Amino acid sequence: MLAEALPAVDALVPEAMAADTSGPFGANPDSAGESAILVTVRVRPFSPKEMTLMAPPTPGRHTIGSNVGLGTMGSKALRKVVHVIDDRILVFDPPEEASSSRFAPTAPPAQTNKRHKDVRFAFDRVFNDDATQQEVYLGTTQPLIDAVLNGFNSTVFAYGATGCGKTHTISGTPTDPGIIFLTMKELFAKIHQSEHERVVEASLSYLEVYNETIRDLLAPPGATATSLALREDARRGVVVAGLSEHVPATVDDVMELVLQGNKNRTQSPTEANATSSRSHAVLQIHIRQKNRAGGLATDVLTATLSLIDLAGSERASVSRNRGDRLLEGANINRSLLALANCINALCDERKKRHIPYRDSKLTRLLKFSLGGNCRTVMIVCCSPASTYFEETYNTLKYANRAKNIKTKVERNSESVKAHVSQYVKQIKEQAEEIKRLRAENTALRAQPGGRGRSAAVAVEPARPTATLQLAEDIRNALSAAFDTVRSSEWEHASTAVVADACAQHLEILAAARAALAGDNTDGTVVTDLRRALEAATEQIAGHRGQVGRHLDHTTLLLTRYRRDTKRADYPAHPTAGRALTSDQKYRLDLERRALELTCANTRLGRAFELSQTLLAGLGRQLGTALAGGTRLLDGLSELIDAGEADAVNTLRTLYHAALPDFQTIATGLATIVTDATAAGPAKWQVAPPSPSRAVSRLLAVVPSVVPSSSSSGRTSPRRGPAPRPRAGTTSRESLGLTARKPSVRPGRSASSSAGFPVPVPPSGSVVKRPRGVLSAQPSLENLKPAKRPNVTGPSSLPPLPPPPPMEVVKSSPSTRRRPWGVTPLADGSPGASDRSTTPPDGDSGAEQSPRHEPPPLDALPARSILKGQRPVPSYTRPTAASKSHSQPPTASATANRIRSGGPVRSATARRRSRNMFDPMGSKPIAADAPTRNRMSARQFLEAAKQQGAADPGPARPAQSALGFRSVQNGPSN
Ligand SMILES: Nc1ncnc2c1ncn2[C@@H]1O[C@H](COP(=O)(O)OP(=O)(O)OP(=O)(O)O)[C@@H](O)[C@H]1O
Repeated sequence: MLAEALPAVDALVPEAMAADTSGPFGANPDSAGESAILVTVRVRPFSPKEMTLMAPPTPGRHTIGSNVGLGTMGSKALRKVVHVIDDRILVFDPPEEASSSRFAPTAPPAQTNKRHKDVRFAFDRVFNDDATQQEVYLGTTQPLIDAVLNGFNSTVFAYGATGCGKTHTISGTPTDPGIIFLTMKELFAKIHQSEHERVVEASLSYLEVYNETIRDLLAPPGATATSLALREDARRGVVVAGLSEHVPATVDDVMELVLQGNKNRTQSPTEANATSSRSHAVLQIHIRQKNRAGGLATDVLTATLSLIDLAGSERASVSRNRGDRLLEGANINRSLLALANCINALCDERKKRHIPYRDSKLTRLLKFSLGGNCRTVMIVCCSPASTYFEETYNTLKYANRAKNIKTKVERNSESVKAHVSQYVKQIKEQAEEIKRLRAENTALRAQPGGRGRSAAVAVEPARPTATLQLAEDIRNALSAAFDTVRSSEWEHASTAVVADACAQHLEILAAARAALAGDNTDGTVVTDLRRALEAATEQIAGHRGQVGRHLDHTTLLLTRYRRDTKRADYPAHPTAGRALTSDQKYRLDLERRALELTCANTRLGRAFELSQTLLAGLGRQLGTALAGGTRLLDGLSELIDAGEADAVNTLRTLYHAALPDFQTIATGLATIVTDATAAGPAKWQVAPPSPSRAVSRLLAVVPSVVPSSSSSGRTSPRRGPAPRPRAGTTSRESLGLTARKPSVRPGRSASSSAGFPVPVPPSGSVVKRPRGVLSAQPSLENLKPAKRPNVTGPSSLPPLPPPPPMEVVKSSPSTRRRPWGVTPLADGSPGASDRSTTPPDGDSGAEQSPRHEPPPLDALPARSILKGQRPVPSYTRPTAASKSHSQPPTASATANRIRSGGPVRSATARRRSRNMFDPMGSKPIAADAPTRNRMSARQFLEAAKQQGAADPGPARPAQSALGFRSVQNGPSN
C-alpha cells in the first residue's frame, strides 16, 4: 500500500542509470565514449554523541523536533531524516508515520502537523549505515582499477558536510582501512600480475588545497612549504607544478606515503568533528605502462587515478567556528560552492558552454574529472541525523544533479615510435629481464622439493652433487697421478730395452771379434760369426715380437675398458651425502684400470718403438759386419788357389781391413750400453736385464776377444789369457764395466773391454749416439766410463796385432796369381807402389791419427815372417772420398777390391754378395753393394739351406767358410 503511494522510483532515476543494469559504468566499463558520473551515497551511522540525543522511544510523546540544524542540537531530540530503501533509493525526511511504520519501526508515531520533505532520491548506489568499507570499495572504486590499467583516467571523490564520514570512507582507520588502501592493494596486485607482459611504472603524489593554496603533502623534509601553481596541459590535463612524485614498489610503500601525507594534512577539531579535515586532499596515482614485446611503435598507456577527500561544508552560524577555523570554513565553502556551480553548469545544457572551473583551485583540479576525459565516482557522505538536515538535503540535491553530468572518456594511449637507440635499450632491458628470470628460476629450483612457477621451463642438467663431485675429484686425482709418472715410465722402459739390446749387441760384437781375431782360416771363424749374428738377430726379433704382442694385448684391453667405462654412466642424481654407490665405485675402478692400461700401453708402445729402432740399427750393424765378413770370405775364396804364405798374409790384411767396421760398431754400442745402464734400473714389467747381468754376460766373452798385444797374435780368442792393458789400449776396467777396480785414470785414454776404444766425449763435446738411444747421462758410480780425450776417429783405435810381413813366394805368374797386387820390393820392402806408411786405401785420415808402431818382429807369427818385408800397418776405415779418389797403393789388390767392393770378384763372391744378410732392410750396407738382397733372418737361413743343397761345393773351403753349411749341418770342420 505504501509502495503504491510512493512516487515511481524509475522516474527519479536518470536515463543513463536506467539503462545501466550490469554495473556502475554500464556493460563495459573499459569502453571509450560518454560516461556519466557514478554517484553513490553513503549514509554513516549515528555517532555515539548523536545516539545520546536520540529521543527515547516513548509512545505518545512528541520527541522529534522540526527541521532543525546543529544549532538546534541539544534543545530538541534528534531524529533520522535519511531512510535508505534499497541499494539505490533513499528517502529524505519521510513522514513520521511512514518513517515509524516502514523506515523506523522503533520511532514513535508522528503526532505533528509538520510537513516533511519526503523526497526520494535514486543514485547509482546507496550504502546504508551498516555498509562496510569493503562493500563501499567494491561498489564505487574497484571497477575503476581495470579502467585505469586500460588507460582511462579515473577519479573518486568524497563529498559531503563536515563530519559525515568522507575521510572515514577515503582513508579509513588502521583497523578499518578505506578506499585508498583497498584500491592500492588491488592495483599493485594487478600490476605485479601483468609484470611479465607489461612494464608498469606507478608514481604517486599527494596534495591538499587549503585556503585556496595547493600544498605538497609529500614534500621532502626541509623543503619550504610553498603554494604550488596549477598548469593546464593539453595532453596531461591539469598539472601541479613542482609537486613531488614518488615511486612506490609495493602497497606498503603507498600506505606509508599516505600516512605521511595525512600527518601533514591540515586537520583541526571543530564542534562538528573532532578530526575535521580543513582542506581538500588529492591523492593521485599515475600509471604508465607498455608491453614488454614492443615493436617499432610501442603503445604506451597512461592514466591517473585521483582519490579526493574534500573538506566538508559547514555553516558558520552552526559550527560556531572562529578565527582560522572560520576562515578555513569560508574557503572550504567557497570552493565547494564553485564545485556546485560547475556541477550545475555541467548539467544545464544552456550553461554548458561555460563551466566556471576557474572559480576555485578545487574546481580547477577537478576540471577533467568532472567534464573531461575521466571516469568519475562521487561518493556522497551524509549523516542520517536530523541535526544535518539542511546540509544533507543540499548534498543530496547536488548529488542528484551530478548524476546528469556526463564525461567523455578516452583511452590515454600513445603510440611511441621507437628510435634505433630504443631497441638497444629494449634489448638491454630484455637481457636483464632474462637474467633476472634465470636467477629466479635457479632460486626456485634450489628450493628443496619446490619447482615453483618455473616448472614449465626446460629442465637443465642437474648440478653435480657432493657425491658426484667426490667421484670427479678422485678421477682427476688418478689422472694427475698417472700423468705424473708417465714420463718417468717411458724413461725406465726405454732404458730397459736399450740396456737389454745393447748387452746383446756387445755379445755379438764380442763373438765377432773373437771369431775375427783368430787365425782360423778354414771357414769356422766366419761360420761362428754368422751364427752369433743370426742368433742375436733372432733373439732381438723375438723380443720385438714379444713386446708387440704385449702391445696388442694391452691395446685390446684398453679398448674394452674404455667401452665399458662409457657404458657405466653415473647415476643421474646421486643422493648427496651418501657414500659412493656401487655403480660409481665400479665406474671409478674401470677408469683407474683404463688409466693404468693407458700407461702400460704407452710403455709398451715406446718399448716397441725402441726395439724396432734397435733392431734396425742392429740390422745395419750386422750388415756392416757381414759386409766385412763377406769381403773376407771373398778374399778367402780367392786365396784357395794361392800359396799358404800369400794366403795368410792376404787374410791378415783382410782382417785388418774389416776390423775398423767392427770397431766402429763397438764404439757406438759401448756408448749405448754405458748410457743405458747409467740411466738407472728400469721398473718395467718386462724385466730389464740388470746392468750387472749385462756386464757379466759381456765379461764372459770379452776376455777371450781382447786382442793380444804380445807374441804371435795367434792366441786363441776363447782360451787365451786375459790381456793386459797397455798404453794406448783399453782394458775392461777402462770401459767402466768394472769400475770398482779402475785401472785407467780419468783423462787417460781408454778402450772397451773388447779392445775397442770407448768414445767418451770430452768436456763440452757432443757424442753422436745411435738412433733410439736415450740421452741419459751416466750416473751409476760403478759404470762410469773412463775419459778419453779426442777419441772420435778411427785413428784412436788401439794398435792391433799387425799382420806378419808378407812372405814372398816365388811362383809363376801364370800359375800363381797375385790377385792382391802385392809387389815385393827387391830390397825386401814393399814396392814403390806399396805405400806402406799409408793405408792401402789412401785414407787421408792417417795424417790426423797417430800411426801405431809396428810390433817387433818376434811378436809376429813365426811362420808368417818374411825376410825383408815390413809389416802391413793397421788400417783406418776407408772413407767414401778416399775410395773414390785414390787407389790402394799397396798390399793386396784383391784385398782392396774386396774391401772396396770392386768389380773384381769371383763368381762365388758375387753369389755370396747377392745373398747378403740384411735383416732389417735398412739402408744399403755399402755403396758398393747394389745387388745385395734384403732378407730376414729366416729368409737368410732358407736361402742358405737352398744354396747349400744346390751347390754343396765339394771341396771349396770358401763355401764352408761362408757358414751356410754350418748353419745347416754344423761347421764343416
Ligand atoms: N561509516 C562510518 N562508520 C563508522 N564511523 C564513521 C563512519 N563515517 C564516519 N564515521 C565517524 O564519524 C566521524 C567523522 O567522520 P569524518 O572525519 O570521516 O568526517 P568528514 O566528513 O571527513 O569530516 P570533515 O569534513 O570535517 O573532515 C569520525 O569519528 C568517524 O570515525
